[in-house]
Amino acid sequence: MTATKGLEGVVATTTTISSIIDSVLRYKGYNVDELATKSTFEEVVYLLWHDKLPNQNELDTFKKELAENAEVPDEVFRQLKAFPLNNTHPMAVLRTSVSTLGIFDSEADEMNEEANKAKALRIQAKLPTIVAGFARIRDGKDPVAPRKDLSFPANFLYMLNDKEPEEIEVRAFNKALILHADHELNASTFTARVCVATLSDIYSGITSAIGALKGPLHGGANEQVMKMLTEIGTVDHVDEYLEKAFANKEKIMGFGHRVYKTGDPRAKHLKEMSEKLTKKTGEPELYEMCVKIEDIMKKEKGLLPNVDFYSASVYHALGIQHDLFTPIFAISRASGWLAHILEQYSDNRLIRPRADYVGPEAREYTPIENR
Ligand SMILES: CC(=O)SCCNC(=O)CCNC(=O)[C@H](O)C(C)(C)COP(=O)(O)OP(=O)(O)OC[C@H]1O[C@@H](n2cnc3c(N)ncnc32)[C@H](O)[C@@H]1OP(=O)(O)O
Ligand SMILES: O=C([O-])CC(=O)C(=O)O
Repeated sequence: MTATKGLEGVVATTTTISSIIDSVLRYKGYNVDELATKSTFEEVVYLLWHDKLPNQNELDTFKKELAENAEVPDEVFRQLKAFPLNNTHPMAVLRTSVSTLGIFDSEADEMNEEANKAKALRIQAKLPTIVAGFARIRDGKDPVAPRKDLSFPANFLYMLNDKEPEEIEVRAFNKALILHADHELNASTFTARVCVATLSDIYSGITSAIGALKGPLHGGANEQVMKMLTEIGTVDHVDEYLEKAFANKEKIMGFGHRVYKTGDPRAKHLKEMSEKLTKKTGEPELYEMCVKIEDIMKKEKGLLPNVDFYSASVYHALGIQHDLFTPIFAISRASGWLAHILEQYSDNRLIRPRADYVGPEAREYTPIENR
């Protein structure tokens, strides 16, 4: 038995949800480029969970169900008010709050398809309410209740700011959510599948996935990109920053990918949005810095931006606090996690690989008095 470090190239399951073939990302067969430009996030979630795009009636019903399930039990906000508010990362809050949601769902351990689909909808609907509510509570404000007349992306921005977002903001946020929704067997999705393959409940699966997404090598990279851009500050400082980082063998966040070696197809959409939105908010230099970093990374390291690189400046330009970037990723990717969890339950087998043992040879036990 020999191990493949990081399971690179290992095919661990079959899936019908998304594919990456020749650097083209497809959800259920639809090219993500087309979905990002023509679709809404709710349509994409419906697609991931139902195998087909909804017709108008189906979409209206689905949006209504999401809106009707967006409120969270009071206990969730009561619990998070007790956290050290200035010192707790919102991803830790989200991870804990999803676990709490499971405690207050009397069907959490009901293991049939209908119950699991209903729980998937409840989880997807509630995540934005938790993230926006926490962001407000830690700023000393009251959470804003979700509205039933707003779309899923608009409702999140509304709950965050207590103000109806502009159309251009909703369109950008909708596109960003679509682009992050699913990505084959990425680390957090694999985590979710491993968890529920023990026949553990759906809340445990999502809680585990949030934990995996939080790391800076995965979803946590978008917040780190913004930290880097803030530290660099101006276009003039890019060369100096990168030279130092290269000399220290530091990784540049938002670059490289385990699967894409010729470019991440989502990055071009986010780049275009970054240019437009930073111009609108009067921070075009942020975009110029990104372009310069991209050029140098390509020339010096042969590395290209992944989904996390330009999403950072997009979310910043939407006025979103930087530590909410990864929770927003989680809100979107939950749609993929939930699709994968339902797929795993539908044809389950325990996921239990082997390890190549490289520790000490077999040895005799020494009683404690002789050690
Ligand atoms: C949504 C997502 O999860 S997208 C990924 C988000 N993560 C990031 O942006 C973090 C930065 N990027 C990385 O750490 C990596 O590129 C990963 C984690 C995305 C992919 O990792 P792997 O496939 O395991 O590649 P690995 O880390 O082994 O890198 C291969 C080589 O490229 C280098 N490399 C990879 N990414 C970077 C980077 N961002 N900056 C500098 N060098 C890099 C590595 O140092 C390594 O060099 P070496 O062979 O000289 O040691
Ligand atoms: O697929 C991966 O390895 C990382 C990921 O989640 C993405 O790129 O969206």
